[in-house]
This record gives sequence, C-alpha cells and structure tokens, in this order.
Amino acid sequence: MLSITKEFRFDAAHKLMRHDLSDEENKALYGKCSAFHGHTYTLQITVSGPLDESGMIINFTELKRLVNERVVDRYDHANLNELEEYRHIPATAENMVLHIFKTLSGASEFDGLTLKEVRVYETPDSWATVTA
Ligand SMILES: Nc1nc2c(c(=O)[nH]1)N=C([C@H](O)[C@H](O)COP(=O)(O)OP(=O)(O)OP(=O)(O)O)CN2
Ligand SMILES: [Zn+2]
Repeated sequence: MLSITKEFRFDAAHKLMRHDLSDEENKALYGKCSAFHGHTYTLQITVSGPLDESGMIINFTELKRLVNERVVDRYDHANLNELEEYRHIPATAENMVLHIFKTLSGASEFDGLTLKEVRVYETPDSWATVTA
C-alpha cells in the first residue's frame, strides 16, 4: 500500500482535568499533569490512495494547507482546555488524536483517499495513534 505522511509541530498548554472532579480529585487522578504545563506536540498525518495525473496521492502543499487550517493554526499557542472540543473531555493525547482524526476524515480534500493514520506525540517518547 502506498501512503504519504506529513508532520506538523505546534506548542500548546493544557492541564489534565475532569470538570466533575474537585482540584484534589484531579490531582489524585492526574498527578503533576493536573497543573498547567506545555508541550511541543508533533502531529503526523498519513494518507493513502491512488496516484493522480500529477503522480501524487495528494499534494503535500494542499495537505499542509488543510491540516494547518483545521488543526494546527487553532492549536498552536493555545490553551487546549479552552478549545470547544476539550471543554468537556480531558485534553489527553488519546482524545486529541481521536478528535483530529474525526475532524480531518470528513474533509472533502480526502474524497477518494483514505486518511490512514493520525498520530500525536505529546513528548518525543509518548504518543497516541488512530489507524483507519
Ligand atoms: N495515556 C496518557 N497518559 C498521560 C497523558 C496522556 O495524554 N495520555 N498525558 C500526560 C501529561 O500531559 C504529561 O504532560 C505527560 O506526562 P509524562 O510522559 O509523565 O511527562 P514527562 O514530561 O515526564 O515526559 P517524559 O516522556 O517522561 O520525558 C500524562 N500521562
Ligand atoms: Zn501534558
């Protein structure tokens, strides 16, 4: 199977919390991560599909425009807890990758293609993956 992958980076802050818990309960559940802190996230997007007349699955430039518009420009230098999608669920790597996959998989730019994998690295050695 032929696929292409493009990688993005963004800086964002968050604290892990559940709104139904007190500060003490969040501290007990999430430990140090219940305090505000930041990450330089890495996001990898993998797309498969047939080659078009230009010899591409999708032009990297078009993929960059789409992912920046839908995700990176919103997330970079943001407090993730204030974004609509994480107002009611914790901004864990798992929830982020699920949301990003859902957001991008509906994009018309991927018509006829398959969004194969989305991966979010919270740190260089910790990541979450959704695979189609
Ligand atoms: N399954 C998950 N576990 C944790 C998540 C997560 O999103 N999914 N997130 C966190 C925190 O956000 C925390 O910032 C990262 O924790 P940790 O890996 O312990 O952070 P370090 O900075 O110590 O990173 P190293 O990988 O050890 O360098 C916690 N858990
Ligand atoms: Zn964190």
